[in-house]
This record gives sequence, structure tokens and C-alpha cells, in this order.
Amino acid sequence: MNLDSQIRELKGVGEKTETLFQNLGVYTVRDILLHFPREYHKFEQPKSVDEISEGTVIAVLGRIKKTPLVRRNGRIAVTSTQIEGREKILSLIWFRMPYLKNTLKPGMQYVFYGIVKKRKNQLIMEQPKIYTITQYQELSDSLQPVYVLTKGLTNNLVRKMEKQALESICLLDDFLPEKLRKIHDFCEYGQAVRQMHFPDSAYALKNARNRLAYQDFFEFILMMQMSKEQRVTAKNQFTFEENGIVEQIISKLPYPLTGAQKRTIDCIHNEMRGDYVMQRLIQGDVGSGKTIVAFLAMIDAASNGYQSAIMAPTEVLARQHYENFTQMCLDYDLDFPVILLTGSMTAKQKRDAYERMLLYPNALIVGTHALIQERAVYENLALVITDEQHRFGVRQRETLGKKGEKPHILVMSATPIPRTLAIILYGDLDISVIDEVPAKRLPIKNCVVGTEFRPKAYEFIEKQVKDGHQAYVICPLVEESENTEAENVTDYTKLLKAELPDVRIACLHGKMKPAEKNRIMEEFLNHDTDVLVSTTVIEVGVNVPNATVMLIEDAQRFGLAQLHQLRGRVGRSDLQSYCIMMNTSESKESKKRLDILNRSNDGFYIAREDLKLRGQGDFFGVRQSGEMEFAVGDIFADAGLLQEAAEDVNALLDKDPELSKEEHRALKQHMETYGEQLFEQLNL
Ligand SMILES: Nc1ncnc2c1ncn2[C@@H]1O[C@H](COP(=O)(O)OP(=O)(O)OP(=O)(O)O)[C@@H](O)[C@H]1O
Repeated sequence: MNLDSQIRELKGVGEKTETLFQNLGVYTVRDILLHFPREYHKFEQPKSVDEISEGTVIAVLGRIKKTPLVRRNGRIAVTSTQIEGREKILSLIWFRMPYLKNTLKPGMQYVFYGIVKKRKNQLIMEQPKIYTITQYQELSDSLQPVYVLTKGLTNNLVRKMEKQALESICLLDDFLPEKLRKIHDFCEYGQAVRQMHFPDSAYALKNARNRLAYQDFFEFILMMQMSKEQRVTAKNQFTFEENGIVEQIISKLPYPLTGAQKRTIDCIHNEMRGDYVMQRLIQGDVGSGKTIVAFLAMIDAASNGYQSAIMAPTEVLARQHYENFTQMCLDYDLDFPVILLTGSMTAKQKRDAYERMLLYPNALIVGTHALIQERAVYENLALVITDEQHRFGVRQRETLGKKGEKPHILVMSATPIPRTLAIILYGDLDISVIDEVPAKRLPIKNCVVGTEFRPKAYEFIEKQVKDGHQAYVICPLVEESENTEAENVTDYTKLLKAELPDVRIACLHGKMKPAEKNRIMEEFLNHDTDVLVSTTVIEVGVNVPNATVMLIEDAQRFGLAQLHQLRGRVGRSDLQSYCIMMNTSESKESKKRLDILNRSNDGFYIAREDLKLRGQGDFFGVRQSGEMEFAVGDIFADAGLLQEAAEDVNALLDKDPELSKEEHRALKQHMETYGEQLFEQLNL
């Protein structure tokens, strides 16, 4: 067996398990070794029932008094029992595990591990893990890895396979130059991978994690620098004239542009007329008005007889841009074709789009990944824009660029990365920051509340709807319980409809067909519905300025960056907007985190404070940034390592630009073999 062997070769992996692993993107032995735990559970001394409180993840010791009860809820078996303290009672519930009735013995003590919740004034634990006292003692004080799973795959099975893979593979070549490894006091590669899966101690794990995070950045920056060396700055071969069309549109817009928007538009205007092609990143917080900047750049191209294309990360967003651009062309008497191309269109619609793309050399083309498919052929493409950059791979951006003859490139991002980091990460792009919000915008009013506030929140939503506004309700995340995400949103919608019978409520989730999602979004945009109950699918880019309230259920379970993106869906007009964050946990940590959002609407501030808090806290926790995802490295939390990696790469390339020295042989080989793959996988 070697690193490239299929996981099927591991003992215990049959066809079914193989498919499950493949669902997680794990195909080879290398993949499984690099499938690192999402977090680590620390097994501390178990608490008594009286010591537990809502919202905490805890191990609790208790004696089962009666044989557990099994009842049916539809097709699902629900097994339940209770453990009691002097003052408190904890109900334990398991789904689809009826056999527990025979394994949990009345009179015996067990340790139950899970999150404590409150439902109908009762403390409950759903799907807790079960240990006998002896089993638990063996684990206590160790760090237990928790993997990302998929339905049907257990944590235990993943652990077993990791163990087997580690035992079967004798060597993971260390390609990091030894000198660098020693300077940073990092362990070897193989050792680091082993420690991630089976940590000997918190210290060893930290060292392993740091090494792998550093390595993530090191490889990425090296790859970027090396391909930059090959990419000569391209000459601008397009002719853009001063035709005044963009200025005319600006004078007709229903709002004055902000200073930052004007600066960015001027900069783009000049660069498209410069000697070299533009390669620019526009960074602007949620709702700062990046879309109009993109539109005006596309109009500049169209009015000079060139095509332009904008690639959005989701169907919903692509459609939104399409509708918006079509409307603006109508409003401002612009006779330029706007063409939509997305994956969910019918074959005929796509064919039409392809034809029109060839027919109109001055079209504005809007789409999703479909824009970079082979069949999409352009005519006269002078400008490509990728919206919400972190959702695309670097290579995808480049593929779109290659559809034309060295076109101008704009990349738009709402990720609040400090400038120094942005320079490292987007080394090949110049950066513009839209750091101003439109003048008449009122800051969003925030509040963090407990569940007892829910009826009031509903009342508030009803009142806003009566005043002609709209609202979003973000549904709780789903755990390993009986529901799927879709069922969960649907159930919540039913409940809300019962509470607010006069309000037109719609429901949206990721499992819907694109056509259905589009219809629901369109109805909400046209104000045919008042409230949209949704999962986080509406997180990026959605723009319904009339929406003034966002209620986020289980807010403490989202990362701060994600909450900020979600909240950015309101406060997009002159109307006063509100964000109600429902905190269903009693933990102080959650409160502290949500308070950061409560205090500020500024993405940069939130990212900074989030970092401070995480710095003090537990580094074994869930990653919060959720964006720019490297395998291990986190650009915010590991900013120091990122900086060091950048310096090391520069020093190394200064001395050995071709990596031809003996000490860099392994590194060179590694980059040649995996560099491309790495670039494609990175969600940057
Ligand atoms: N200068 C301005 N004054 C007033 N409103 C503006 C201005 N610029 C843009 N807008 C409006 O603000 C809203 C948000 O703009 P836009 O959709 O471009 O945000 P964005 O930067 O793309 O944000 P996100 O990253 O959240 O998608 C839109 O309804 C847009 O018409």
C-alpha cells in the first residue's frame, strides 16, 4: 500500500464505506491521512446532574433507574430515559438506536457526553455518547479527535481507518527544508500528521498543528510566487476611449456614490486605459456597494465594444445580478445585451446563451461556474470579474481569464482581511478598499436575547411587515438528531405560520432544486412574500433592500464572520434595520462572542475582536473564520505563521529561485507533483 492507494485497500472498507468517504472528498490513503479532525474533545472529570447547565458540552455521571423507553415517531425509533440529581433531572434521548433498551442496564452508572439543551423547561441531551465508568476512565484527560462525518460514517470508524493508514504507511516525506523546520522548532511531517490524529499531549498537538498551518501557507505562497515569476505582466491590448457614458449613468443614479466607490471606479477607469492589464481586488464590507462598481466597469467595456463577464458563486446571486443589470440597462437607456449563463438552465436556454455570446461582442455576461465550462466561448472578452472571490479557486479565476486574450481582471471580496495579509494572500493583485458606507445608511440596531424573547421577536417581525417591510429568519443548525436540515426549516416555517397567520411566509433551503430556489428568492424580492425562513444559503450577496429584520436562531452556534455576513442581508437601504440574535446557550463564552457583534457592524473590527477572543480561548475549538480555508491554517488565528511563511518563501526564492539546490530537492519535487492540485483544492 502507498499514499496513492485507493482507500478500498484498507481493511474494513467495502464499497459502501468507500462511497461514504468519497462523499467527504476522501479517495486515497493520502486523503484519509490529511482528513484532520475538526476539533478535539477533552475528557474531563464527569459532573453530577446538579452541576449541569443549559448550553454546555459536558460529561455527566448518572445512574439509570428504569429500562429505557422506545417509542416511534413516524419511521424513527426514539429511545429515552432519565438520570436524576438532587435538584435537577436530565432527559436523555437517542434517535434510531432502539437497541439501547437492552444495552443500558437499570441500576448501572454511565457517563453521558453531549450538549445540554432546554426544551419545554426540561434539561435534555440528544444523542449523547455513552461510556461505562471504566471506558471513561481510560479516556479521561486525553484529547479525543472529532472528525467531519457524513451520515452512515461514525467517528470510531474514521479513527480506526486513520490508525490503519498510519500503520501501513512507513513514511511521509518531509519536503520542508530541514533548516526551516529547525528554526521554527517544528516536528517532522509524518510525526505532525500522526499527532493530529492521535495526540500524545496538548503540547505535541499544538506543535503539529502549527507546523501544518505554516506548511499550508508556505506551499501556497511558494506556488503563487513561482507562477507569478512565469506570468509576465501583460500589455493592455484593448482600446478604451473617453466616451462619458459611465459619468452619465453616475449622474442618473438614485444615490450619490460614496467617496470610496468613486475612487475605485476612477482607478478601474484609468487602469483599463493603462499600458498593462488591470489585476485588481476590490475589498468592501457587506453592503458597501461593490455591485455598482462592477456594473459600471462592465458598461465601460460594453460602450467600447467589448464583452465582459461576471462570475458569481451561486445561482441565486448570478440571477440577482442578471435582473439588476438588465433593469439598470433599461433604466438608463443602455442598448447592451445582458446574457445569463448558469448550470441549472435547460439545454436549449444554454444553447441560446452560447449563441448570443458569439453574436454580441459587447455583451454583459453574468453567470456561475457555467461561465468557465468548455462550451462557453466568448467574443472580444476584455474584462472578467469574480464576485465573492473566496468561493472560487485561484485556478477558476484564471480559467475565466483565459477565455479572453489577457483580459482585465477584477476580483470582489467581502472578507475583512487586514491589508498586510491581503498583500500576502493576493500577491498577484492590486488592492482597492471600499471603506465607506453610503451616507444615508442607518447603523443596524442589534440585540442578543434569550429564547423567552421569541414571542416578542415574532411580534416585532409582524409589526415591521405591517409597516410594509420584510424579514429573514435564519433557522438553527441541525445536529445529529432526527431531522435533516430541510425538515428542520420546513417544521420551523410551519410553526411560524401558526404564530403569524396574517404574514406571508416562505421557506428556503439548500436541498431545493435551483429553479425552486430562484422562484422563492424572486417572490421575496418582488415582495410577494414577507418573511423568508432560511438556512444559511442566503449568506452571501443576497440583496433585498426592503428587508429590515433578521432573526437568527441559535446565533451562538455560528462563527462571527458568518453571522456578520448573514446580518449584512439587512441594513441595505435608508430604512432602519434590526438584527435579533437568539442565544440559546447559557455559556459566558457565547455571550462574549455575540456581544462583539452587538457592539459593532464593522467587519474589520469584528474579525479583530474575534481573533483576540479566540487567542485567549481554547485553540482546540471549531474554526470560526469559515473563509479562505486551508487544510489546517487559519489566516486570522495564524496570522503570525502566515507572515513568517511569507518571509521564509521570499528569502528562499531570493537565494534559490529555481529550487535547484540539493537541500530543496524534495520541496521542488513536492511542488511539481502537488502544487497544481493544491491550488485547485484551495478554497481561496
Ligand atoms: N452610494 C450608495 N448609496 C446608497 N445606496 C447604495 C450605494 N451604493 C450601493 N447602494 C445600494 O446598496 C445596496 C447594497 O449594495 P451591493 O449589493 O452592491 O453590496 P455589496 O458590496 O455587493 O455587499 P455584499 O458583499 O453584502 O453583497 C444595494 O441595494 C445598492 O443599490
